[in-house]
Amino acid sequence: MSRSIALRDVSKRYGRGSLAVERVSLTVEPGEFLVLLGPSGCGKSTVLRMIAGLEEITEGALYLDGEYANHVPPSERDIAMVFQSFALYPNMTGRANIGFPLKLRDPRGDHEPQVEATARMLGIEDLLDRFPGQLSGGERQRVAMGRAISRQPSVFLMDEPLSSLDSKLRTHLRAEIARLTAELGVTTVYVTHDQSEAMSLGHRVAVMRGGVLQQVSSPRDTYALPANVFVAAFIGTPRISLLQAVVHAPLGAGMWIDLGRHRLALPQPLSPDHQLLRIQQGRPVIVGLRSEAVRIAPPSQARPGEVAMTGIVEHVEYQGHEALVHVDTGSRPAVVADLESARQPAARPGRSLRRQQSGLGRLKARAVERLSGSVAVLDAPPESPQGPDAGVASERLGAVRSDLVVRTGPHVRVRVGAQIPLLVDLAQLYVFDHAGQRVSPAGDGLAPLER
Ligand SMILES: Nc1ncnc2c1ncn2[C@@H]1O[C@H](COP(=O)(O)OP(=O)(O)OP(=O)(O)O)[C@@H](O)[C@H]1O
Repeated sequence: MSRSIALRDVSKRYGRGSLAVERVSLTVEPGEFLVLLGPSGCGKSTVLRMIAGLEEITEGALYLDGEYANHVPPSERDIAMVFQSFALYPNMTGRANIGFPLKLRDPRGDHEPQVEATARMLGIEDLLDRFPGQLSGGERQRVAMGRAISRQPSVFLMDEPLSSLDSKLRTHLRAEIARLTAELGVTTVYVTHDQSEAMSLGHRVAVMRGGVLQQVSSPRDTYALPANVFVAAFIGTPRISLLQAVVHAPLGAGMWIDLGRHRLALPQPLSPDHQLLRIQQGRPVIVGLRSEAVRIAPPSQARPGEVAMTGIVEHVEYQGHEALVHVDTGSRPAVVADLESARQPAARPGRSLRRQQSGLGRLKARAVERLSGSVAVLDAPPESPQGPDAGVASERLGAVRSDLVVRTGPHVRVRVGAQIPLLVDLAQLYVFDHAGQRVSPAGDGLAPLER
């Protein structure tokens, strides 16, 4: 049996601190695999712990199978949790560890068949008589999973269960988790800060930032139709290039997007998505270009809908099957707060960026944050920063000068420092308003995908 989980305007405040989770509303259908994704500190684990009953809900309501459950004790929720640290009893064999929850429930029963069946499902029959100290990390995590599923809970909550494993094992166990949960049909909520894990596992992905839910959608829609710049930048490798721009749409003179050094003239007649940009006329916007939206080719090879620009090659990343060319097109990158903490788990969200900004920049950021509600878009630090924050900012600028990443085949040869011709596919252009919300594409153009 699997069950539905519903959160209605759920908030959590620890002590007198600020809200760790703010008015989250979310429904997980029976048998669904939902991934909570976001940078470190965004409140994912807190949401999970509130569902488990390990953390009190400050405001709002939790429903399990439609029943109000805020005050149901954890032991009566029929929920199993798997954590990042494999909490196995060190003095018990794998067999005893897996059988432990069964024994708790029914001390006199014969649980051997259930333990064996669980072990078979996980392919760990040969590990049953070993102690945790005699197991590798991946094997320990499998046994921990066995312990969670042996008593056949109706809900699985997994908190970064694979994050301490090496990447090969992670990919392998990821596939096993997908197979296992599908087989068991158990409602699963899975927490991770790894977007590729989220995209490959989830039926739906719920992206969080600073305690606030940003978007809940299928992995495909999360990538193709991000609700705002934060989601756009958090999902996808390499990260989407975000550039500050201005839309120009003078009467009777077409429409173009001014990127500073380059102009992207939008093809006439305007597509329905590009028509949406008219309202942004004269306003600062953010243009998003994923690495597959741009190719290295001269203007003479432009296909309909492609416009030419140029850039200086800053850096080339060879990945074996492809290469990522980092280019400086002379545009101004837009910086999105809170993203970096995904890569520096110890940092408080947004802190590193805020530290990089001084005086006017900080005031501007705050103003934008107020305007934007949940999404703040900040200017990149100035070219020659002054004052106490200068070191941090210039270090960062030194590290990343490119404003665009282009995906190419592995055999394309480009020289660092060379100027290269680029073609931008305007059908793959994202435009976000000054507050970071997506304006174009509108979002109803995705062809259905058979699953
Ligand atoms: N017991 C606690 N007391 C006070 N503050 C807490 C407590 N637990 C979490 N927090 C704070 O609540 C916020 C959300 O934390 P939470 O652990 O839910 O985030 P997370 O997204 O799961 O992060 P991570 O991926 O690093 O585990 C953070 O700012 C954190 O410092």
